[in-house]
Amino acid sequence: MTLRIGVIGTGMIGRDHTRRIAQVLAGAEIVALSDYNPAAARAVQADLAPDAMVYDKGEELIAADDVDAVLVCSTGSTHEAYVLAAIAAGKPCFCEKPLATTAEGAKRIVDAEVAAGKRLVQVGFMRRYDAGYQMLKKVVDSQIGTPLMVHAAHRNPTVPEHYVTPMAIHDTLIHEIDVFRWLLDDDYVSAQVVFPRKSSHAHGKLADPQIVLLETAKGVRIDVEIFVNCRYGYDIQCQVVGEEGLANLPEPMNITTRKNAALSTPIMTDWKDRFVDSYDVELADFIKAAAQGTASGPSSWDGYVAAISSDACVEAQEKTGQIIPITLPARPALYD
Ligand SMILES: NC(=O)C1=CN([C@@H]2O[C@H](COP(=O)(O)OP(=O)(O)OC[C@H]3O[C@@H](n4cnc5c(N)ncnc54)[C@H](O)[C@@H]3O)[C@@H](O)[C@H]2O)C=CC1
Ligand SMILES: O=C1[C@@H](O)[C@H](O)[C@@H](O)[C@H](O)[C@H]1O
Repeated sequence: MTLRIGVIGTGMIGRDHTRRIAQVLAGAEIVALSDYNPAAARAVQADLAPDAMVYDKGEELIAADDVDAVLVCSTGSTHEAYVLAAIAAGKPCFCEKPLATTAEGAKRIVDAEVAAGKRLVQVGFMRRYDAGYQMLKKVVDSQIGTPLMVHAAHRNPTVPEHYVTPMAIHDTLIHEIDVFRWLLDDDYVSAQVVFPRKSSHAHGKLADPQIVLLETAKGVRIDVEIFVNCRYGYDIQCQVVGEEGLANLPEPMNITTRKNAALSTPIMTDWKDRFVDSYDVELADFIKAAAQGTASGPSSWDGYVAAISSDACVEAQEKTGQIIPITLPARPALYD
């Protein structure tokens, strides 16, 4: 069976996911596209999916008889309504992060999925599918003893003018928030944010860099530097310190040169290149589960917990230096 997929939101990542389904992955085809800006959908149709139908409204795409599964890749604030519509239609849905822009919105999705009685949603937390993080998890689970601390960094070379201080959490740190829960099999109990000296490259409405301190239920302390004007590259660092040793996230594979009395390895500059393989693997996982009428991988519950934890981090930004508690509700059995 070839899974017939409709994509809502054909901007940067919607276009890229359409390309991987149309040109890279097996088992699925793009049959429908929709974007708030119809020209964006038509451009993707022309470039990547000439047989796809273009819909003016995402809701019409979700309801279409020939759409088996949906990819929600539109602006974050629009995700909740589309995911709820996909659940109501009983169609598997891959939703880019964030699942919803509020914890209440994410909870509505969890409640709807629980009422539907089966997993239908996968959230686009692609780092869980990254080969480096997968290797790191194996080592953390088996070789370095009980994890005690994590030191991490999420650095982007630069960000646009509309990227303001809370986006460092909702847009950027959210990847660490999810991947460390998975890596440590743990949840957060508190967050604190402190601001070092501001970079002269950060614009007026952005405090950059930031340091987020998270504490987990098992007592692990995590520090994450978020520095989105670091200039030199896109750099994701993670070191887990355990009782018996420590483990580092591997650097992405790249050519090392020895030239002019220098030893050098290029550093990537774009997150799309850094995680290109993990996007492929996460969507392959979606296609496999959706073909069975369900979903696997990062769940609505993970998206909900990420939203609760993000909200606490934003509050911690606003109350710099204060420790903000994070309390999670009981997890429904659907997500065990
Ligand atoms: N997993 C990851 O690493 C990444 C995830 N993302 C997430 O993907 C989502 C999209 O991001 P980008 O592609 O970078 O943004 P973008 O701005 O390039 O594209 C968003 C598209 O959504 C469309 N849109 C806006 N409102 C809509 C509506 N109501 N219905 C249908 N379409 C609508 C816009 O016209 C635009 O074409 C965001 O939630 C973002 O956080 C983005 C980049 C990386
Ligand atoms: O999701 C992403 C972007 O939206 C975000 O702006 C970047 O900071 C992240 O590194 C990237 O993975």
